[in-house]
Amino acid sequence: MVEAPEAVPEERRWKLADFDIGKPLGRGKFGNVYLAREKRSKYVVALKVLFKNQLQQSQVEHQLRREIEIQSHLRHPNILRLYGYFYDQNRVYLILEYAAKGELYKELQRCKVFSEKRAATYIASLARALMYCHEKHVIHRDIKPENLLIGMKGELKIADFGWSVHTFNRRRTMCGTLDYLPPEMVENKEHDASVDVWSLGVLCYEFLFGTPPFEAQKLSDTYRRIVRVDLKFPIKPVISTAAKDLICQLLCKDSSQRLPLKELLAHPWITANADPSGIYAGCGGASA
Ligand SMILES: Nc1ncnc2c1ncn2[C@@H]1O[C@H](COP(=O)(O)OP(=O)(O)OP(=O)(O)O)[C@@H](O)[C@H]1O
Repeated sequence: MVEAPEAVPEERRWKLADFDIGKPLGRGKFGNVYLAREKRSKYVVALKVLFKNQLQQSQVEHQLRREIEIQSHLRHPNILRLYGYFYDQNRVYLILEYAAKGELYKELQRCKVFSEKRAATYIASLARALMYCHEKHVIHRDIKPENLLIGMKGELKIADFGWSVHTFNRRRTMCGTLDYLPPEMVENKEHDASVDVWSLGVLCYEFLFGTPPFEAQKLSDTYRRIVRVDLKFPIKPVISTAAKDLICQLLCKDSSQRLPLKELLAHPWITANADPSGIYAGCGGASA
């Protein structure tokens, strides 16, 4: 359906008039996202509208270019497709896959915690998507609930590649929200694809206990807790030993000791709990 603009001849480049615009889906830092339908194919997409002056003011144009370059080349059921982009004088438009069930962040807020089955299904989907990214030498570096969307069938979709890098570009700059960053990134050291493995550990903990493991009132305390890997498991909710074992194997200070994603998929907690379809069907219902 929607082809990447650079693959399309000039006269067929996308423009706003190619789309019927529907309801707003949400508001972002640099603009709004709308439900939209490509007129010819009737294909439903999410159209993200970004204001150029806001992008310039925040000096994030290069970051957006990188996001477009990386995301448009990735094809995986658990990675939100970026079909293409176009722009006019004041705005940049991203043509995105529509994630019908919205933000994972909101689901987690609604449910407080996820069941072990649901958490394991999501973690396995993310591990598969990240394995795919890492094979293509892409590190996401910003895996957190706010950057995850849920598709029509309840499948998880990684969105927002704004902080991702090609490994040959890797830099030591610190980025992202502190809570999900590994020790080597908060300490501004060299890092590699294993930073994404760490954030899966943080996410798994948050899915099961409702808060990220190193959360603290003050930023400096979160920093200290991450660097020391000050990991504590609350007594409630009661979580299986296997889940805690997996979290401990992901949240290792020494990045070379973190469980490889392939081995994560074979971990007893994952094999016992994750739905092989990668779909958590209960989404939207009363239970977690
Ligand atoms: N592809 C999509 N399908 C469905 N809803 C979406 C989609 N993309 C965004 N949304 C909704 O629109 C909201 C705003 O998205 P957007 O990515 O602009 O915000 P953001 O999280 O602040 O990102 P950024 O940090 O890039 O500004 C999201 O929180 C989500 O509810």
